[in-house]
Amino acid sequence: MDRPVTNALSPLLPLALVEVSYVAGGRTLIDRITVEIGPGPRTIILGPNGAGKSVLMRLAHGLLAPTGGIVRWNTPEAPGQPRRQAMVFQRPVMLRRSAIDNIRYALKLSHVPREEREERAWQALERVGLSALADRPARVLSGGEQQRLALARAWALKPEVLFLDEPTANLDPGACREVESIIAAIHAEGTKIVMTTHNLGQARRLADEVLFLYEGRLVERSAADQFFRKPASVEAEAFIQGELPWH
Ligand SMILES: Nc1ncnc2c1ncn2[C@@H]1O[C@H](COP(=O)(O)OP(=O)(O)OP(=O)(O)O)[C@@H](O)[C@H]1O
Repeated sequence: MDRPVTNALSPLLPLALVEVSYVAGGRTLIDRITVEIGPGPRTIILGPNGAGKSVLMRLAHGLLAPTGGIVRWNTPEAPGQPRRQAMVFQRPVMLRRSAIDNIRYALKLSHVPREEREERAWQALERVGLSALADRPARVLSGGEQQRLALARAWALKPEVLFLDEPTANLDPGACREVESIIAAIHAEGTKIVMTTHNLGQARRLADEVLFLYEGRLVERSAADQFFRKPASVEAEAFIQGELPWH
């Protein structure tokens, strides 16, 4: 079985956020969040629209720099080393190339040796059921196919941690289920999943633990069964009851 590329002596996780804030346009979008994210359980960042889920994930992945506090990985990414963290977005960003070339290119950028790239690219495409579309321009694929391709591209990198920002937000229920089963398979291979959603059904299906975000604050962190059975905060309780806007 393929294992994520992890140096056993210096794993990337845990990731620690210490008093992390993000202020933009005079608004505090993330408000002094302290949390440690370790390997293992699927962590779902849940909360209503505008709670700050995407901003928090971008801060964790390093796409945004916090305006306050610290984001600290157990081992920082080293230049020239294969990437051990990857991110998939709500709307996949595809290069103007074929499906398989999109994966090949990501492997090249991540310094995967040339002789390994072909096998890894084809294997990833196969796993998401897109082998037959390998030579089709990525940008003409359907929304669901593009998202599966984005997952294949991330999967091929064998990341230690995969961030997913509302990966099914624009998909119909069938495509949504396909993406969820791919995420489950990536997790089963040992990659840590950190995913945002505002979809309660999806959180119930995928979460092992929930970070509940509300107005930029981390209001609650609970095991998923506990969260859905008996949330600790009034905000989470209202969200679960459907009293907060979330669609
Ligand atoms: N760079 C920015 N500058 C100013 N405001 C921003 C910036 N990025 C995000 N915001 C605002 O911050 C708030 C949180 O945005 P974010 O995208 O993190 O929410 P979210 O919880 O992911 O919501 P959704 O479920 O709708 O995706 C929103 O009100 C958004 O408009």
